[in-house]
Amino acid sequence: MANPTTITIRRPDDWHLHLRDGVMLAAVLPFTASQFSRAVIMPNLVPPVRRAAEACAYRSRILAALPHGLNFHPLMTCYLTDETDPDDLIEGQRTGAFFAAKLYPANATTNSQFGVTDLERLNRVLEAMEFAGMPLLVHGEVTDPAVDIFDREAVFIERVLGPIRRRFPALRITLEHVTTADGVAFVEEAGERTGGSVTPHHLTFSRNAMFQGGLRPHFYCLPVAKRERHRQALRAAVTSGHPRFFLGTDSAPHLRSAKESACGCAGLFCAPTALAAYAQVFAEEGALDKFEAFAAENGARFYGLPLNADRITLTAEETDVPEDVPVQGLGTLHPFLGGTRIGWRVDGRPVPARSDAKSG
Ligand SMILES: NC(=O)N[C@@H](CC(=O)O)C(=O)O
Ligand SMILES: [Zn+2]
Ligand SMILES: [Zn+2]
Repeated sequence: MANPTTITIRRPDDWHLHLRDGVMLAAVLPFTASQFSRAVIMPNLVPPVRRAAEACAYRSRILAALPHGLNFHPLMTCYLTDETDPDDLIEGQRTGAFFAAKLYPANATTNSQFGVTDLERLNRVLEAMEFAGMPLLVHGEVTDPAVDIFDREAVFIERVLGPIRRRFPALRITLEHVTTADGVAFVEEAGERTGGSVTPHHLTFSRNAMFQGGLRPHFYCLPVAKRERHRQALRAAVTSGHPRFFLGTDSAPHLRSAKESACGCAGLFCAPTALAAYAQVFAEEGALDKFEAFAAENGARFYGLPLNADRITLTAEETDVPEDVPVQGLGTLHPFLGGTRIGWRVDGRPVPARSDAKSG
């Protein structure tokens, strides 16, 4: 049967998103808020979001930057460090300041220098989270310089995540931005309390894209894209209908100037095109019937949250993606697939101008 040209699904949620702060937040938020209902907001600001009060203040800044009339719900996270106080953390979850806690191994990725240096020191925190039913979100890479960068996810699973999984069997754990067949197998085999989010970019290109005719910083993110067989494993996992894989864009904006540099930042700004790119993957795999579950149901069910009631429509139609998105006074962002045509158009909610919102 031919793929339908229009699909209408429940409004999706983004289970892994970087919004940053200040003018960058204002520039990127409308792209997510016009398409998604909820998003899990990453805490890797500088300085990071570590205390419940900081999460509440950051959430207020997000809501203040939200174009008037867009109904969008940020779910805040706590950046775990060697010093995280289990009582503040659990109290933050109880009061709704925190949705989940995020584990960055120290120096594994952008702004992870405050991350956890010794997992043994986290035992009390993980024990408290397990007891309270607070999810643990994981950037799954070892930082051991002796480990090849393309093996860091697989080695993390073996050395760190597997042991955490066994030690805290009731803890809800999400392996975020899964990039390998090893990650897919781990999520599949680790049981009901283990989920995995997958980005649009890791489904769309392999590591070759970073070196296509020259060095291409706009394809560089962490965990770094892997070889083609891993991309195929990710595509098979998300289009299989497996209930514990769900959408997490990992949209991670960095200014063009910071990416096009002798030491370019890791992260792709994919919020504008993520949903269209995911739809493209499901269409290519002949699995559009599995798209709604991946985008709008599996994550909510995994975290025990209600499903969104309203809907969004996507149409199979060639759509130009702009090269640049301006960030006032700072420069521009190059969105994922910017300057190309994508096969899907998303009818997001209209974004009113902020000035209109204020005067009206
Ligand atoms: N994915 C990335 O390459 N970068 C993210 C951090 C992260 O999610 O690891 C960022 O904050 O820029
Ligand atoms: Zn990460
Ligand atoms: Zn991220």
